[in-house]
Amino acid sequence: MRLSRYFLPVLKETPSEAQIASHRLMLRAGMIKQASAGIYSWLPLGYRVLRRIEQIVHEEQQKAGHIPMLMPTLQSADLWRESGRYDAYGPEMLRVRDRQDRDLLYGPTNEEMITDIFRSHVSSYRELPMTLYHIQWKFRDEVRPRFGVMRGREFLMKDGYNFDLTYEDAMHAYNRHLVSYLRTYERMGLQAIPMRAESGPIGGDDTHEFLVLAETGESEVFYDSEITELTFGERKIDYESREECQAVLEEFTSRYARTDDTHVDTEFEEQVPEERRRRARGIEVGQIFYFGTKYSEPMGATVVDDQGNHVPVHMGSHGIGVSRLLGAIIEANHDDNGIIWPEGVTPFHVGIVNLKQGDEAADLACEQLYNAVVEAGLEPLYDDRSERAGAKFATMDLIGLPWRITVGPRGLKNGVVELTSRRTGESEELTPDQAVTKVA
Ligand SMILES: Nc1ncnc2c1ncn2[C@@H]1O[C@H](COS(=O)(=O)NC(=O)[C@@H](N)CS)[C@@H](O)[C@H]1O
Repeated sequence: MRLSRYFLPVLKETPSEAQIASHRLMLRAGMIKQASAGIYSWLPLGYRVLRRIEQIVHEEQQKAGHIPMLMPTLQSADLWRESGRYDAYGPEMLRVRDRQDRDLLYGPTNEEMITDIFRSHVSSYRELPMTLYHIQWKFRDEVRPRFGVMRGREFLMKDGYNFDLTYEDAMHAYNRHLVSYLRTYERMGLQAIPMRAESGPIGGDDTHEFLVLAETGESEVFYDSEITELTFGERKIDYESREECQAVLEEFTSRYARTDDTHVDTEFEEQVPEERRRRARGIEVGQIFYFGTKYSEPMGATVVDDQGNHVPVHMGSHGIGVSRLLGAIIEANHDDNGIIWPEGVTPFHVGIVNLKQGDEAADLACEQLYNAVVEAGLEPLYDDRSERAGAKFATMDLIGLPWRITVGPRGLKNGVVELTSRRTGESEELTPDQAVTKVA
């Protein structure tokens, strides 16, 4: 992409309403624009990252055997009356009425809707196990939306729902989601720690939240410092194997790690040696739930089992805060000059800066570099504007691409360009080919 033909409305000054780094930087880097409280337009650079995050979520969910689909944002109130949540959900629910005077709502989550789809089409235990998921916009009329996309009112969520014959099968689904979440967050350069949490309005008992440690996190957490040494890494997993998935759950929940609503001081003291006790703040980037027949019972989602009995299915729901993740990733990856994107989610892989737009040798070298980067399967952002070097460097640092290749007449005379790493700030002089090889 050439910057002279892109839409990147970076801001010079820091917006006063932004209180945390990720909110400030997303506004300054021209990634989002607030449409109204807690509701954002996703400008091109922000949208690009959002799609990369969605892509990783899709890939890891499908590796776990979960099936993608898409449900609408608007839902009938009748479904929520069946489960009893229409009134119980409270003021966070945005209710609307259509021209036929029918009660609708902008979905904050989709347990009722997915259960209705299931009960309309599935009737035999032979069709189980089944996990369906979608990535769809949600609306929760938060009383205090803040911190930009971190606590929005309209936000993008991956929500998945498993349907199983028994509790044991449902816990296997629970564990498949835990594994897929560990992989997902690591691919985004995040460490998201599974912690015991309260289930809240979704319901059920067993639940884990995934939290990224950050001073600006809204959740207070208590954990054994050893848990921060665990990583999933590149290990292979057979998602069909209950034992393998259970073993990962046990490994990653073997240390004390709880949010404030499940934390118990005496248990913390008994289980964790004083030097390893940590109290911190975290950003909740996902949550997995098992809630049995909470929805299948009242809504009649049953299957015929091998004895011919109609039994309600065991369910769980599992969410990832897709749009919140942009904020979480920036909170964990920025410095005073701007964002530092992990390679897995960066909007463009390489920034190309021409120090002398209009200089024949420099322009030609940039064009050749641009094509070589594309041929290497990467996506460049070429700053071909007639701006002075300092402004171009500041823009590249602000938007946080992992690599910058700087091209100038002097360097070219010696056959070299300058390659700079955004994360380390280190630069080295290389031939154009060496620079492309290094970033590929
Ligand atoms: N107001 C919000 N703004 C941005 N992200 C949010 C907001 N509320 C929740 N999320 C994200 O959405 C994830 C899932 O939300 S949840 O309430 O925990 N779970 C559910 O809604 C279940 N239906 C899971 S399918 C959260 O972990 C969080 O990362």
